[in-house]
Amino acid sequence: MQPDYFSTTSSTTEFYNRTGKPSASHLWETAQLLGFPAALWRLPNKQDKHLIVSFDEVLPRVSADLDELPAGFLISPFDNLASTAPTNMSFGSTLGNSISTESLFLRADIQASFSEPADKREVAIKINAPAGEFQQVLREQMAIQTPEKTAQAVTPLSDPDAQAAYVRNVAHAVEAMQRGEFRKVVLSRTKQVHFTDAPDAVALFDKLCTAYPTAFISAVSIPERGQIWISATPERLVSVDADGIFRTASLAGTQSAFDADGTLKRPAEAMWSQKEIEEQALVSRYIIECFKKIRLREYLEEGPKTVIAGNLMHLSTYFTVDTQAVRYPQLGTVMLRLLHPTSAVCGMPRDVAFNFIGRHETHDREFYSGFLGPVNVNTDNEGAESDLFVHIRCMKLEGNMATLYAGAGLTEDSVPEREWVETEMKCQTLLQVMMN
Ligand SMILES: C=C(O[C@@H]1C=C(C(=O)O)C=C[C@H]1O)C(=O)O
Repeated sequence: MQPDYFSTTSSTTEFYNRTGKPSASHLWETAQLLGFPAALWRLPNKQDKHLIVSFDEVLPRVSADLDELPAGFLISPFDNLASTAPTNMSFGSTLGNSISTESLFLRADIQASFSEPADKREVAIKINAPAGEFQQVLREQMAIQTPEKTAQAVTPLSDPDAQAAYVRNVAHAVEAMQRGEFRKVVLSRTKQVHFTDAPDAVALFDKLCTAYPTAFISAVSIPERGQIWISATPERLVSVDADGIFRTASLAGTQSAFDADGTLKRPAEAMWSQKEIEEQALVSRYIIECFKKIRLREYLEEGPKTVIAGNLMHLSTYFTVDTQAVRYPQLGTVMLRLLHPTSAVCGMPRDVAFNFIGRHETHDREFYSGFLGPVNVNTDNEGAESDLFVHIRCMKLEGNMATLYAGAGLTEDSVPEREWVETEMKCQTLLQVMMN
């Protein structure tokens, strides 16, 4: 069968005849060996896993335009404004109506889908560019017996000053909010983890898929930066499905999903403080303000509801728009530009919070709290869809080291030590799975 996009240079059958049925690991490892970027993902509440390999060793920087981009995988940094922005600003530039051109795009030169369960796995592959070299290396990879991996030690590195520095930053933010400078800001921190050997990204991805069925799970390899980003995010930013249904959600407020005795709480029984209810309402208000800017009134709003996100619970409100009924086919792209960065990862008002983050955080967020996901990808032959998620509960792998990122939404009522504990819990989402 011919893929319905791009020119096809080789069919799936031809590919199999030459290589056999590869696994996700075979394709991923081949991409790694050749220095090709790759993205692996699994959508929330879905079984199938998907992989894209791009033959662009240096990825194109694009504008996140869902109406223009071909099939592929987009990954955008938190600060995604064009680097032509004035250079005398300490942290990017002011946010506004400027068009971002800093998202990295992995074109779907090879696209594979792996249906689950693993013992009855079907593999579907589309090849959209000349893949001779890739197939050659893939064949070699498939002929190699991969040795059993020995269990390896995963050690979080202690940073004795980290807590005090974070608490101090939060206290500054709270003072600024009490002075009325802004209403909400999300301050983040990092945590370093050391592995005895470079970890197996595909094995970790598989473990996360099993542990967190409702999350968007991804692993993205960016060879030009020597990085692999892995995440299990609960937060949808923008989706547009094959029927033109647009979806976004506001997510905020955090508590452990477990009681003190370790039993899983029932979402319906979760108690939320005034501070958390207001914090999440600010994110919903922010989304509604974006709809107002484009004079869109026909949206469906459901929530807030308590949702489970791995070891945590959050409050979430869901927004849906039928873009065909409202005759707004570009809504996904327009909302993406208006929404990012939402007050779930930045703050309110957005520009003031963004600049506060730039002045107070000592690390570069890079792709943490940006967004990522498949764009215009047809995974189940029902038509192309785009699913972009906020890049949280994520880590950056560089050789034997991982950097975990976590942030907490602050308001004038925040207690600095509690916000530190919240970031620790957020780091546990990935750490727990890595250490088991
Ligand atoms: C910023 C993060 O998470 C966001 C902040 C939340 C909060 O402040 O309660 C909750 C969910 C996310 O929207 C993160 O996980 O790093």
